[in-house]
Amino acid sequence: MEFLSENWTAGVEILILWIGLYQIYRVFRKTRGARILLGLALLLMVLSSVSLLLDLKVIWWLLYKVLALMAFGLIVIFQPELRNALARLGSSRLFSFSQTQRHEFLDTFADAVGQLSKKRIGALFAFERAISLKDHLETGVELDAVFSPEFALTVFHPKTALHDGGMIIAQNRVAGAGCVFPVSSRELADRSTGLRHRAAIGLTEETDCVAVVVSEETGQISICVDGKLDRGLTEEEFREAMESIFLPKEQNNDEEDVEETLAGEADDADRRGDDLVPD
Ligand SMILES: Nc1ncnc2c1ncn2[C@@H]1O[C@H](COP(=O)(O)OP(=O)(O)OP(=O)(O)O)[C@@H](O)[C@H]1O
Repeated sequence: MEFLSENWTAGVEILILWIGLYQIYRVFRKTRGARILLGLALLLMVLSSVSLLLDLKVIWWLLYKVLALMAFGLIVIFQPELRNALARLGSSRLFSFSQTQRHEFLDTFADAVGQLSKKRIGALFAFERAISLKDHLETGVELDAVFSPEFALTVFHPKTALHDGGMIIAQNRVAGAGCVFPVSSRELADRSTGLRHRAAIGLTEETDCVAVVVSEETGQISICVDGKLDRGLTEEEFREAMESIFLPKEQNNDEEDVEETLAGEADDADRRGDDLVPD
């Protein structure tokens, strides 16, 4: 009991450190730098154990000095991941549109993807969310167009100048086309995964965007989020997956609740025979 009362702060410290380290591990485990971090940690552990065991003072002193420099090195190595994590922290809503507008847009988009898939026209889309895709926009042609199935079919038609590369969609509008996305160099279970799909994986590994791919070869529809590619979706599955990403359930319920409350108030007002907003 006495031991506990004297050392409970140490327990709290261990718990905080453990949670912190686990969160860092979660953020970085799937990233390009994860292996570098693991390698560095192992090297440090081995070197410090050897220098402690054999009492190698110079090595120990050098390790101590190098650690400070390494902190800066890690910031450089993990710069993209840190940028993403910070952007996610500060992110708010992915679209600043009403539920109905989002619904309409997703409907039109699913329609376009269905047509591209049936016609076997290869396509790659990236939906911008909290992290800006401006850098990637600069690799293609900037546009500011209303999205429609006809527009998508025209852009991705193999004979057009913009068909090569990806289309960026931001705020329900087409922000650009013919954009080159970073290709993932990760080892994939399916070795036949081509460049279009790898570009979707690469971009979603680096940013929080949602990528959609239509395969030219098979007409397969895929969605990619956080570097995870979900392949071979039917049109219906695709529609549902997009809705679950962009129209989350709680949000639906929240807005439904608000609508119900307003409808209830309107009914009460009707019954009372007066207006909600008086003249
Ligand atoms: N880095 C990239 N960024 C954007 N688009 C790319 C990129 N690399 C390739 N593409 C697009 O992918 C097309 C080639 O796709 P490829 O056949 O290698 O991929 P795939 O994943 O097998 O797709 P598909 O099933 O449609 O053939 C290119 O013509 C180009 O339009």
